[in-house]
Amino acid sequence: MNAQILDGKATAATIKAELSERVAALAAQGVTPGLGTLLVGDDPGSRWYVNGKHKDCAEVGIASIREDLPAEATQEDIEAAVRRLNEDPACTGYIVQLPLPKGIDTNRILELIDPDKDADGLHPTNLGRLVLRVNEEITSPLPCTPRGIIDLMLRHDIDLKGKEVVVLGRGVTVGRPIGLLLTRRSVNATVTLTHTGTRDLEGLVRRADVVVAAAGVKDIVTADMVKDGAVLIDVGVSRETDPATGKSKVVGDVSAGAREKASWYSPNPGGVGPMTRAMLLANVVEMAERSAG
Ligand SMILES: Nc1nc(=O)c2c([nH]1)NC[C@@H]1CN(c3ccc(C(=O)N[C@@H](CCC(=O)O)C(=O)O)cc3)C=[N+]21
Repeated sequence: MNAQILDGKATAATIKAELSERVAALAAQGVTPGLGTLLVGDDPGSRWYVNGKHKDCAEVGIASIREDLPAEATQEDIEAAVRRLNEDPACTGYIVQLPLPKGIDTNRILELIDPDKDADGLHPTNLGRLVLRVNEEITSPLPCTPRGIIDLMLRHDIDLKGKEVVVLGRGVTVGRPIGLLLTRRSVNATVTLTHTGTRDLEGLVRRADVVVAAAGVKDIVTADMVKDGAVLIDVGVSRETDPATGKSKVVGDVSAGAREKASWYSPNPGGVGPMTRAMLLANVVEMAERSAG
C-alpha cells in the first residue's frame, strides 16, 4: 500500500490562514491577542522552538510578549516572571517552555499559571475540565499536541468513530491527555494507552486502526506490528547525527517498513510538530475571543 501523507505543514498553514481572519475580526472589536513565552536558559533547541512560536504569531497578527531568563534563574525568579505574565493585560495566553533547568520545581511553576491564560492547556485545572466534560462543549484550552493530532486526522476525513486507537507513551503532553479527547462522545474512539510496562505491545498494536506513536524510541513501530491500512501518526522525537551531512536530525518512532503498510501516515518532521504550533495559536485566539465575549 502506498500511504497517503497527512501533511501537517500544509494543514497548519490552512489553520493559520483561518486564524488570521479571526484575529482581524477581534482587531475590529479592539482586541489584540498576545502570546507570552517564558524561556529559561540558553538551550539552542528550546530557543529555536520559542522563536518559531513568535514567528507564527507575527504571521497571524498575534502580539508577542517574551520573558527570557538566564540559566541561573532561581525558583523565585521564575515564579516572579509567571506572576508578571498573569498580570500583564497584553498577554492573553502564554507558555512556560519545557524542560526547565534541573533543580526547578516544574509542577509548582505550572500550577501558578492563570488557567485562563494557559495556552498549552496543561494546567491541572484545564486537564481536570477535560476529565469532567465528557459530552458538553469544552470552553477551556486543550492540550496542543493531542488536539493537533485529532484535527489533522479529521481534516483529512479520517473517521474515528468506533475505531481502535493504540497510543504508545504515557507522557503528560501527548499520551495521557490524548485518550481524554479521543473518548469524548463527539469523537467516540476506543483507546488503549501503552507504556514500558505493557505486555504484548505487538499484539495490541496489530489490532489498531490508528497508532499514535509517542514513545520517543526510534523505529519502535515495526512493519510486523502494523495492520495493513492502519493510520500511523509519528509523534516521538529522537535526535541522531545524519551521516551524510554530520548534522543532527529528528527521527520518529515509526520504521520505514511500517510506513509502507499504512493507509495514512503523518511524517516526523512535517506532521504533528507544525500542528502543535498551530493549535497553540488556536488556543490563544479562542482565549481572546472568550474574554472579548
Ligand atoms: N511548554 C511547552 N509546550 C510545548 O508545546 C513544548 C515544550 N514546552 N517543550 C518542547 C516541546 C516540543 N515541541 C515541538 C513543537 C513543534 C515542533 C515542530 O514544529 N517541529 C518541526 C521541525 C522539527 C525539526 O526539524 O527540528 C516538524 O515537526 O516539522 C517540534 C516540537 C513543543 N514542545
